[in-house]
Amino acid sequence: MAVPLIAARGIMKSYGHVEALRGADFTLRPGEVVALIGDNGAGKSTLAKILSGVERPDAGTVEVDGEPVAFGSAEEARGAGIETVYQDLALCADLSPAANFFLGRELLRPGLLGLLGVLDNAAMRRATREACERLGVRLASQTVPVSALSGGQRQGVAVARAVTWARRAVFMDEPTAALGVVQTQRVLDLIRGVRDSGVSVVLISHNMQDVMAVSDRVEVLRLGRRVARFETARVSMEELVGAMTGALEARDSEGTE
Ligand SMILES: Nc1ncnc2c1ncn2[C@@H]1O[C@H](COP(=O)(O)OP(=O)(O)OP(=O)(O)O)[C@@H](O)[C@H]1O
Repeated sequence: MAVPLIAARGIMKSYGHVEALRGADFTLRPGEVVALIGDNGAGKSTLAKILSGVERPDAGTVEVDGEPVAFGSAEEARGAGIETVYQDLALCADLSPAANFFLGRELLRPGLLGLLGVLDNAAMRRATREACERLGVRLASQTVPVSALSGGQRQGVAVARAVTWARRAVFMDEPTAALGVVQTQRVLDLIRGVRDSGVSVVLISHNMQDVMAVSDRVEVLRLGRRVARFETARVSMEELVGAMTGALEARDSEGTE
């Protein structure tokens, strides 16, 4: 079998007395959409944060392309081509959509005397507008701060930013939570498009319809551990819910690793 893009084993993470992850495993292969599901508090966001460099595990190993990694920051994970859309979006409220989109990657154009160093605001605004419009998100003004946008527009900016920059994998934590029906469909189409371009997607979602519609595989977390893995084409929504709640015996479509 091909070397996984990301393989996490035995991940532990506590916050004070709360054991968020208690030996969690996770696998992501090149070019697939994996839904990471589980009840509230199962540890999904914590695992995504660890795999995208935002948090550090207390114990366990993470490999990318079969090589051990220990991301010290989200920037390091981005350097490895891994982007994230966080549940709390992590946009800078005071900055414009374009400034958020290009944060840390600003486009420059030649300034006076041909020196490089002037922000190319027009190009950044154009690129941001185009990326958002591909998602069906229209921004009336490119100069207002992100705090003035609607929840759906903010989500659109965050999703567009992540998929634009991701080279290997993109983690999406509830990317459709603030979206209406039409925008949700566009995000699901976008996820398929990202996968078809060869970039893997991890979709964290409580919406089982979205999970069934767009994922290739499902990994289920419960109480900080992976308790089941399924191929989406071979599982029912009832089985997924059973695995999340513990009503169903632990099941692993791939056996133990
Ligand atoms: N920064 C933190 N400080 C303290 N406890 C935390 C922190 N982050 C997460 N936790 C706790 O860790 C556990 C797992 O949380 P996590 O957000 O990873 O779960 P989740 O599966 O993403 O849940 P949800 O579906 O509700 O978003 C929860 O009990 C949560 O309260």
